[in-house]
Amino acid sequence: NNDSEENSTSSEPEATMDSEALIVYFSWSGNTESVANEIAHQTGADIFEIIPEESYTDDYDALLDIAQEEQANNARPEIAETVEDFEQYDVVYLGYPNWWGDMPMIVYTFLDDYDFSEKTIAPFVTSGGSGFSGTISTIESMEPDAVVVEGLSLGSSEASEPADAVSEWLSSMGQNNVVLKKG
Ligand SMILES: Cc1cc2nc3c(=O)[nH]c(=O)nc-3n(C[C@H](O)[C@H](O)[C@H](O)COP(=O)(O)O)c2cc1C
Repeated sequence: NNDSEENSTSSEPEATMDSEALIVYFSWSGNTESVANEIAHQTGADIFEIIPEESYTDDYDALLDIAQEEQANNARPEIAETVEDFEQYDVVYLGYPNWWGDMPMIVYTFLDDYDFSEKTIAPFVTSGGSGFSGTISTIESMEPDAVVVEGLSLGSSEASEPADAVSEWLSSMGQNNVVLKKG
């Protein structure tokens, strides 16, 4: 019995060959969440939802004003939970809706709170059509020691059936490629 599995003690566990990935997302009306769940489904990555300490209104029109005010004040709304062992992750899929041509300010809170150095950030956005707006450069300037790869932008109506777009994105990125870009 030459290829005995008992030999496995001499080899590295397979997990060290792969990068550890975390999906972090904020979603108010569920579109970004749908994309986040699809990424989780296709990658098996861990997932963390950014939930505000103080929940947002359910009223869309009121939210428009609140979001605008938060931006004007450069607010950092508090996040209810924290990610455990954030250091273990090499790749962070970061998802958010476009709010007034920017990220929701609570995503800034997350970027402020965690150390992204040496990590790869794979951004994804859902929007009414604006796409990423200027958010990629914002992430790059907030996290200068991270590598930000080509993101995935979906319209809010595409977000309910994101499987094909997500799989194309993931394969175009290429898991190995992403890891190689690290550091
Ligand atoms: C406060 C607010 C501001 C928005 N501003 C924009 C915008 O500037 N451009 C755009 O294309 N869509 C805008 N939208 C639409 C959202 O980006 C879109 O509906 C998104 O898919 C919502 O994601 P969610 O369901 O994950 O919250 C805005 C929505 C809200 C609530």
